[in-house]
Amino acid sequence: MGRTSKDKRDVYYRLAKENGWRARSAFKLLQLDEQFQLFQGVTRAVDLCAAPGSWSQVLSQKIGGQGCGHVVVAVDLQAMAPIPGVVQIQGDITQLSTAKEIIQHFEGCPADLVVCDGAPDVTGLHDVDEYMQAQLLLAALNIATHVLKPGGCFVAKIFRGRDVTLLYSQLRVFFSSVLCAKPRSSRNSSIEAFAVCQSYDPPAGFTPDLTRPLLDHSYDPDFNQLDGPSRIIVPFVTCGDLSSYDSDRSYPLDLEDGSEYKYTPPTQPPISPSYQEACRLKKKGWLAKEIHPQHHPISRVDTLPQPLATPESHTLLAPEMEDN
Ligand SMILES: C[S@@+](CC[C@H](N)C(=O)[O-])C[C@H]1O[C@@H](n2cnc3c(N)ncnc32)[C@H](O)[C@@H]1O
Repeated sequence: MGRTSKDKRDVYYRLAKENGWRARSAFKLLQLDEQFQLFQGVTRAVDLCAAPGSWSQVLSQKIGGQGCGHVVVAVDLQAMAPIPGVVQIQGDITQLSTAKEIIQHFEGCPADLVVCDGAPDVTGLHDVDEYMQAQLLLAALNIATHVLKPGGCFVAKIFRGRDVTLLYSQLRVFFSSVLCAKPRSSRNSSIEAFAVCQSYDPPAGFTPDLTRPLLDHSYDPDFNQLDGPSRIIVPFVTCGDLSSYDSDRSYPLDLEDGSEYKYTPPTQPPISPSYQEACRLKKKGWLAKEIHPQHHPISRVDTLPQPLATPESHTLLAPEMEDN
């Protein structure tokens, strides 16, 4: 029995079950931490859009949410089963009352880290979904500006859609470093990534105000065409490949006859192969058909160049990648 890309029970699903995480998303935060050392020196954190709670579990374990002076505040629209050492608030992060309740916990003693894995209910209309996601991120950012200490860190799910540049530029107003990261446990098929914003450093004279939306650029459909300082291009990083929980990539599959088969997914091809690298990948079976030296160097295996428009041109195909 093969494994289809629709099968949600991938290696991270199984590992999450084995390790007692409430959701496979736990690995996204763990892999982001591995790359960016998010938890270093952190004792006070906010987990926005936290249900069912795997990120809160990670925070509680990694930063000792139960220790003296250590605080983890988790917020979601939905109720969550309790987690030791985690204060829970049930509410909508876009609502003033919820934001105020969160802020109360950090008055006089700000947070080191704010994370937000929030996702609105997807409508299937991409523009609407991206807009809703952006609004959630901005609500989270607004709360972060009230609770974060200078130098603090903000990590939020972001949809890499058409107007993502607008969000990056807004985040750069408040943070010295903004990167876009895609943990390996985030499905390849998903548009999601995570904005990792480090060194909170609001503009001089900035006063946080919950009643004002933070996005003060006018909504210009040509925003992505902007030049100069208005156009922010943030580095894109993948993470999680070297993690120990990642190294044994095999997992059991149930066969129709009731027996079990240990399946090891093929490793992903490296990024940025040149023509020679493409030849090597071809030998390994990663490229399905012939390759041609006249092709431009390949920048990413999953965004291969178009074939040449000549009769002898060859098509480069990436094999179906593992959806994990
Ligand atoms: C992908 S889940 C988060 C998973 C979580 N990080 C974990 O590891 O268990 C997204 C969550 O966002 C929450 N959410 C969406 N919009 C929200 C809002 N406006 N306020 C609070 N939570 C929201 C949903 O209720 C949902 O539980």
